[in-house]
Amino acid sequence: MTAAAGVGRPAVEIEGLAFAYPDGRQVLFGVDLTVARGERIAVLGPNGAGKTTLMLHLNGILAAGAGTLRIGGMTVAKANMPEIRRRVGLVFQDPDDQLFMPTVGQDVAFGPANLGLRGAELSGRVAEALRAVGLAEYAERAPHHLSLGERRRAAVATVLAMRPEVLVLDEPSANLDPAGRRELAEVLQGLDLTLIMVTHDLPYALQLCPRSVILDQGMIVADGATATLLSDEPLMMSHRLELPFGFNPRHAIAESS
Ligand SMILES: Nc1ncnc2c1ncn2[C@@H]1O[C@H](COP(=O)(O)OP(=O)(O)OP(=O)(O)O)[C@@H](O)[C@H]1O
Repeated sequence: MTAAAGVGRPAVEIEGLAFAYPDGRQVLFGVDLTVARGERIAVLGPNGAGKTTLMLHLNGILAAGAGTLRIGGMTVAKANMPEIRRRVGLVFQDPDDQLFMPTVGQDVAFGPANLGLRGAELSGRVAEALRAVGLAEYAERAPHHLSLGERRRAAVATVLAMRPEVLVLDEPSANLDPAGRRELAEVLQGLDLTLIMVTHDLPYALQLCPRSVILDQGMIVADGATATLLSDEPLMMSHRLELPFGFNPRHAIAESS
């Protein structure tokens, strides 16, 4: 399928995805999930549910044992991998997995330079991505001199520089202090793309994602409005999901609107 033929298709279509690791451990058992363009969705679930494993399929780092994945109508398959990797930007929990050059600017330039961009086009791409994450002045800084919050935003910039259609974040708020958490939320809220976020931070899911799914034991067991899912105590308890003490999702929604 050509890129043009994918116009109007959902951002992500997953059908019957099953996967076992090489040691034989079956982790995903027939996952179906459709994400519309521009949608923001949180993937919730207990430790070991298969959330990261599912995310790693979206840009072909892991290959499905059974089932299909399509990004903007394009099948995630070896033949399409360069375009799939451009369309789907993955931000790992540990920013140091994505920052390995002497300066932040070189890290952000790495992906687009691999696409063949040079000169003003490349520096424009880097400046645009750094601006989007609030790090416009950081191009010459060494990544290891940045705070965790700044490094995580720099990691987001390395992905945004590829102008992806789908941004996938694994535990974006993990270990951030309240200010870093808020600054990252502001960045993510300002982005005009499809966003899929794996998180144990339920208030963050509520703040950023109108829709959530719960993945447990390799299956999607609930799919709906984040506020509705988080307010369903029996559902939450049965999947080891706990809200912070005193946090009321209905009140949080009312206060933010
Ligand atoms: N490379 C691997 N080889 C074998 N098993 C693996 C591998 N990576 C993960 N697993 C197993 O797959 C299962 C799902 O792991 P995964 O990291 O996808 O879960 P998760 O929902 O993201 O968990 P968490 O919330 O703890 O990050 C776990 O039981 C894990 O031990």
